Amino acid sequence: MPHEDKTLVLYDTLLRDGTQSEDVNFTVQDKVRIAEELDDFGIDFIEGGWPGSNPRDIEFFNEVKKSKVNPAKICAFGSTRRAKKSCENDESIQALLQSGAANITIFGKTWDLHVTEALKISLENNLELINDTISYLKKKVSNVFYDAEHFFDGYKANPEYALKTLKAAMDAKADCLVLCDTNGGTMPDELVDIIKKVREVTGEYPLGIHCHNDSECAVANSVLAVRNGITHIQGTINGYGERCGNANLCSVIPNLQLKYGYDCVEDENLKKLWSLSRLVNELGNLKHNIHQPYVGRAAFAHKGGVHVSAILKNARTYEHIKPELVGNTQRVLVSDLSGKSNLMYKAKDFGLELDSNDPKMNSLLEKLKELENKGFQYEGAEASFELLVRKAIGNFTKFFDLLSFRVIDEKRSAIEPPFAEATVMLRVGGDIEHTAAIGNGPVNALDNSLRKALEKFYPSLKTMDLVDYKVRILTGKDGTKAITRVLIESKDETDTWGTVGVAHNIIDASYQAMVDSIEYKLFKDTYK
Ligand SMILES: CC(=O)SCCNC(=O)CCNC(=O)[C@H](O)C(C)(C)COP(=O)(O)OP(=O)(O)OC[C@H]1O[C@@H](n2cnc3c(N)ncnc32)[C@H](O)[C@@H]1OP(=O)(O)O
Ligand SMILES: CC(=O)C(=O)O
Repeated sequence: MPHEDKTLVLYDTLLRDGTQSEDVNFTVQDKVRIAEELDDFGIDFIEGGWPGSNPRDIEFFNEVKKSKVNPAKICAFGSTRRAKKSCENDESIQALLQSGAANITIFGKTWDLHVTEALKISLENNLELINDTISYLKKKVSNVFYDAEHFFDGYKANPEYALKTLKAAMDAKADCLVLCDTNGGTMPDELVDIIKKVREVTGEYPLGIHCHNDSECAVANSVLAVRNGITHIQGTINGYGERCGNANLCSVIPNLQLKYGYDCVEDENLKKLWSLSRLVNELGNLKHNIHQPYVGRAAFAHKGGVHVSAILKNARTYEHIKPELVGNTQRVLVSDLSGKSNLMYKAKDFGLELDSNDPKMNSLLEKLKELENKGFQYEGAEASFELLVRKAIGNFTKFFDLLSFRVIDEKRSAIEPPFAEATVMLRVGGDIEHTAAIGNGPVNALDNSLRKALEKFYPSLKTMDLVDYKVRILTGKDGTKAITRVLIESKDETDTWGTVGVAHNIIDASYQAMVDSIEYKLFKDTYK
């Protein structure tokens, strides 16, 4: 350590190993779109699937040829030939060639246990499978990478045999020997020791790394492998992969580039990491992990008052990198752990300069902590927070006053769906408005009724939609008497904003969030 060649080959296996994750599934169109984005980001090799496995993977290789992917190279994945077949009559090997991919990755067995127990063949026979398969494919395509499955476990069990399997691949002129921590159980110090032993045998031969995350060491192991001279790194965006996943390239890449100065991707491209991570989740219909290092929504979010006070003076005090380098942004949260610094930071975001000595600040902070204690949470409901601040400092003029509402939810017979109707009475200036509306449920009826009452005074409300509605039970042990928090996301042609309501009664909690949403819309249309 350290190795000084700082040019690396990035190999993403999201479209193959990533789809072996329990919850990950992509359509062919998704896969092509992701391949284009990986290419645009600067990934060198994109493993698209196992053509011998299923029609979707075959279709991907056909479709990707028509896509914009360039200069990244598409790679097809498969195993060494079956023991009882030759490469010419092994369907899986032929499917690799029929995919038209100019690059092929072949995995083969390293661990004697797998050879004798899983393949049920002799150790010698396995060496022939490796050598034959790679030699055969080398004559047909540009690159053949060799994934030495279970390399580290195999080495620990029988180092001499594990090295013989690599030798078989070297003799066949594989373009890179990729050491795989397939079961993900290798500890960082073991990994380094084994790589050093391998180097004694392989000399300058190109080596790669493919780590799984079963001991939460995949990122550390991949980075250490590079620090020990490995130049080809396999992993996946967001770390998706079989079982606990693969090395997460969203961490491996910035670690290597920003901490150690390796050339992974252009600096401008690194700023696309955040959106690439999101796109993969969006297409896979996967939940964003807010705590994901570098690209998570919380990765640069500051909650503790002490932290916020310090980052306002110098962001480095609590940030290991500038969030913009990976396309993320600094955020400040407000909660019962806040001090005045949190409030001032947030207020500044809304164009409000607060004075920390203003007596209203103390009462605002107290009010905020009291509301948080009741179950209000402003993370995701920043419009409600802005209204709270503006109201507390006297920077808000009311647009309407609610006088009353009533909601009826009636099921007239067992076979009919329930019928929901809401009436609201409110005052706008000197006018009293009393309106009724129906909806597909009580919350929808109330929403319709509120808007119907207000639209005649404020026509811009017609451009606003409720796009998300989430209910959270805060005191689960109280059953149906529990406190309910409702989060609403609304949008119009230009903005999206979140609001919150908390009450024992779900309709009241929804009502509070809806009113905040409408007030915020009216406020921003009038003053922003
Ligand atoms: C470490 C990894 O992640 S490797 C990638 C794992 N990914 C996948 O398995 C997903 C795609 N796989 C598939 O679609 C299927 O398993 C297929 C099409 C490849 C094979 O399907 P089947 O022929 O029905 O076999 P099945 O899945 O039951 O078992 C795997 C077979 O591959 C053989 N095999 C496994 N690894 C190797 C290898 N490196 N070289 C040669 N044969 C191998 C096994 O011995 C077994 O053969 P057997 O049926 O004669 O016992
Ligand atoms: C090749 C592969 O996916 C592994 O060994 O984990």
